[in-house]
Amino acid sequence: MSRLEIRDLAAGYRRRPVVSGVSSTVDTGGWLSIIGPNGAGKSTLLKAVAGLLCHTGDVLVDGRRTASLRRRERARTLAYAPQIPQLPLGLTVTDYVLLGRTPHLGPLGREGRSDLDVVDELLARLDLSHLAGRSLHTLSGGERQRTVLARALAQRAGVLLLDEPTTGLDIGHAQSLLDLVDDLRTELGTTVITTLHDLTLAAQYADELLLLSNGTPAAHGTPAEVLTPETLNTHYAARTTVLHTPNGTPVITPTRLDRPDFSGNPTPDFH
Ligand SMILES: Nc1ncnc2c1ncn2[C@@H]1O[C@H](COP(=O)(O)OP(=O)(O)OP(=O)(O)O)[C@@H](O)[C@H]1O
Repeated sequence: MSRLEIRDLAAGYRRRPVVSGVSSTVDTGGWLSIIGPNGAGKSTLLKAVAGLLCHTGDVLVDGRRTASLRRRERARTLAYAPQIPQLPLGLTVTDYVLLGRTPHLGPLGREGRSDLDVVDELLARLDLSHLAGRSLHTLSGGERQRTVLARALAQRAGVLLLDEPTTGLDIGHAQSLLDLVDDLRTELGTTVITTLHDLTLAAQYADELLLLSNGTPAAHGTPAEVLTPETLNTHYAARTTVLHTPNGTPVITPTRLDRPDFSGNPTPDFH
């Protein structure tokens, strides 16, 4: 069970408030996606929920304040993958992903067969098996991104916090990753919070969206409730058309301004 509750959370940097007034509950196995324009405070909110940033308000998992958890217990409760990770160069992909198993290791700190099995399975699911022995600094951007996510998933925490997990991934790898996260919530009851810029993907995978605008919640609800052309225009200054798949999921398409139609007009004289 991993029911996540955020109560009146506020956070910022050097006394400059960036995010405030955020309250939300994500049930066990639920998926909340935080959306909003650049600089709205999405990463700041996720870092605060992960306990990596000073904040006011509370974050509770199954009724327990995460701030009161010991480090190891916290790592079993919350796994966080940052948008821009600092990688310890020199490690291989396998060794790096194995670091995600640290909170589960016994007193001698040695990984066992079950830890290696978890890692092998994740490498296979994220199309990384052929890179298992490669040094991190030789990976492409998308390979590195998938490796960082594999480490977070290896933690097998009850709550997964993923900051822009599809950044730099092609459409197929992005889909495999989100499918894998979706499977974890079905199989293990993992509770998921992601930030996502791709609103169509956010609508396809998340149960609920929280739209942040200037650091405060501007809309909160199902994808169909939040993703309207009016809301996107107000908060993103974007021109969009919202289509729907046969099952009613919104598909967001940017709409280009009309261009003058020169067909039939006399050729302009540039001389
Ligand atoms: N370490 C920091 N120190 C000071 N200000 C910061 C720091 N990190 C972020 N900020 C500021 O906080 C605000 C929110 O940033 P944040 O990264 O949370 O936004 P975001 O919604 O995730 O943006 P993006 O979509 O561009 O990734 C921005 O104005 C940003 O400049």
